[in-house]
Amino acid sequence: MIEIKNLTKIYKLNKKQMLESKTKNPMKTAVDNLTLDAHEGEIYGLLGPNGAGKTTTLRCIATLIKPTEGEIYVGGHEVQKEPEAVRESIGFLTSDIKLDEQFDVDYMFGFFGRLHNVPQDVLAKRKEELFTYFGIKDFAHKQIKELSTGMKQKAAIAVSLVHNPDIVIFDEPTNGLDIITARSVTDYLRKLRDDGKLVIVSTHIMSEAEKLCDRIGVIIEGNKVAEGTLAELLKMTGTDDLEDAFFELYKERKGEL
Ligand SMILES: Nc1ncnc2c1ncn2[C@@H]1O[C@H](COP(=O)(O)OP(=O)(O)OP(=O)(O)O)[C@@H](O)[C@H]1O
Repeated sequence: MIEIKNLTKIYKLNKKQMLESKTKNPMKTAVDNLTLDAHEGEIYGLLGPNGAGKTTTLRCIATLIKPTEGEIYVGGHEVQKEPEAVRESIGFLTSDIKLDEQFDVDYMFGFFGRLHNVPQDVLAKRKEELFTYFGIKDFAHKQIKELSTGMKQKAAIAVSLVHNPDIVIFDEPTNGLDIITARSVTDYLRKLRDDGKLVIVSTHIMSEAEKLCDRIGVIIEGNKVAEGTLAELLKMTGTDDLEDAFFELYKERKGEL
């Protein structure tokens, strides 16, 4: 359902970025020849430390930025050749989605529904389902700016999934959320998986990857250094939990910590 073939993304740094990164090289390779497949009915996790290239990979899949090299197929559509078809089949979520502060959730949901050409009767059903699941009805008519972080995140999820996409891409799904909101989000991702959708998430939180993901790709410095189910990763590293497995892979790649 998602097929990434030899994805490389190189950013050209401006002077300020070069100064900040303490480098004289203006070319920054964020993703380096990455290949992976993810399928319907699974939650695939990109696990890696800060700066590993997770967000860059997800943004390339979502057609938000262009790969430097390589090909990405989403439901058979190549991201650079058929970006509209790709955008129609995905919902892209991050923890910092900004909905327009002056509108209310109800209006935003309808607005994005119309943008995706969702018929009125289908839209009404989607609204009922998503607003009920995330407890949005209580604050559906409040302006976004009046909402708490958790409420905003729930609203953003509902709005981003208005068109019932087959593929849900979520960058750091529980970032900034309290434990209760985080659980309702991860439970919803499991439900989507159980409904046969592909969910692809990025995280640096070991426990989240361990509990949530059916398969995990470990990304370090833009490279996929290992991939498998939790059991497979533990077996290949001879460890008992994902944190230890991650450090084994990290040491293998970078030498001692
Ligand atoms: N727009 C950009 N311009 C220049 N460099 C960038 C840009 N976006 C990301 N980078 C760099 O590319 C590398 C990978 O960043 P990316 O955000 O993809 O990593 P990540 O694994 O998602 O990290 P995090 O968990 O911190 O979000 C980092 O070194 C980052 O500084």
